[in-house]
Amino acid sequence: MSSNSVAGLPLSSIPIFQTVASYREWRRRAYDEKKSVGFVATMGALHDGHASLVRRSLAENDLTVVSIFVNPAQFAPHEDLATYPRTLPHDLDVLSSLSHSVPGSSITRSPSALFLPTVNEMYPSGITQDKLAQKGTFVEVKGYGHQMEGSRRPDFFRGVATVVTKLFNAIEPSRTYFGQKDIQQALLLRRMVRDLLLSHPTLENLFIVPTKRSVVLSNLLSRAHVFYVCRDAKSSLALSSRNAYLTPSERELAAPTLYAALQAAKTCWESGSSKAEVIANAYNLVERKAQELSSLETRIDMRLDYLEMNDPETFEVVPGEETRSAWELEGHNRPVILSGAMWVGRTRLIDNVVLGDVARLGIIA
Ligand SMILES: Nc1ncnc2c1ncn2[C@@H]1O[C@H](COP(=O)(O)OP(=O)(O)OP(=O)(O)O)[C@@H](O)[C@H]1O
Ligand SMILES: CC(C)(CO)[C@@H](O)C(=O)[O-]
Ligand code: BAL
Repeated sequence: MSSNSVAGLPLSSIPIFQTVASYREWRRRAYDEKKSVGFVATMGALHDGHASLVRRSLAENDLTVVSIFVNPAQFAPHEDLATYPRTLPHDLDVLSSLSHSVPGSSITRSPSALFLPTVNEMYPSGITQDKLAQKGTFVEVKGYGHQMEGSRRPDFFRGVATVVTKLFNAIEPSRTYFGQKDIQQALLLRRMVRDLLLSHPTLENLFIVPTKRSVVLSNLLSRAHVFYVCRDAKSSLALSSRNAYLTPSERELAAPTLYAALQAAKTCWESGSSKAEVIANAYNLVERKAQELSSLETRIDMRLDYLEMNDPETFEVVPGEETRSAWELEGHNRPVILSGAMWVGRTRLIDNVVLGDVARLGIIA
């Protein structure tokens, strides 16, 4: 493929489209050639989690489009829009390193196009982070945006639903891939696709891909903590663009605590504890670790933002007295989601585990 030389952008072997109009010409040819188009929406600063979505798309579609757009509408005025990592040359390297050999053929697929719109292109009516001053069209999935992440980021899902609707309208994907790390986002977008009767993608063509993690080898928990929270807890950190904000010691000593707390909570739930006990134990684990870290010479500040158990269908909080066996006896034919967010210094990390059969949420490795 010839190199792309768009003014002001790094040279790239992958075609880059900055306008919807130029992308649509490319999309029209894909329609003419009856080629399926897989789509992965990102905010850039690509890592192996993003790569896992792209690999899945390469395996399942003739063509794969990735978007990079840091969406102002999903950041609150006090959040990190200005400092969000923007690493286009690195992102192009990551994308050009990805390929998929189609079994039984000589075809090798690699990402086909990068959609890299400007803010004006995505928000023709303009966009400000001050919600009261915003003008134009916004998409809200009412009743599903105020729990879990929405309890801490009240306008976040309005911003996500709005930009993803625009991206779906522009890209017209045959299939699309979102990460389980942002589980509420993926489930909410499924609901949006259904409610808005979208055809690109259809509901069954929005896929949720398991979270990629890096294993951290530090000895996270002392024995006493492990006993308190029911069992050993594996330490591992979900890959995330925002991990770039962490210092090496925050990354090694503090950040894996969130997943360890989720894993410990999972064990409590599976061994019959009530939801209230499960959550209290998880908070306790984080609190003890936080005390340990705050007494280090190079003090690390760490605290849970929230950790909660929710119904994946209604998103409502699971009642405190609920247990796993009661949940099943009540005839819920679905798992529960245990999700949380944790501050490590100035960095906010999120993660989740599904308690029960993940396949029932359509999450397949
Ligand atoms: N570790 C991961 N494994 C699999 N998918 C992931 C992972 N991290 C992010 N994704 C998915 O990649 C897509 C783009 O996410 P995004 O660009 O916001 O990256 P991010 O790492 O989640 O960034 P942030 O640090 O801002 O949360 C989303 O569908 C998201 O769920
Ligand atoms: C889906 C998304 C690209 C919308 O900006 C973003 O929320 C993300 O990267 O998860
Ligand atoms: N992956 C979530 C993007 C955000 O936090 O804005």
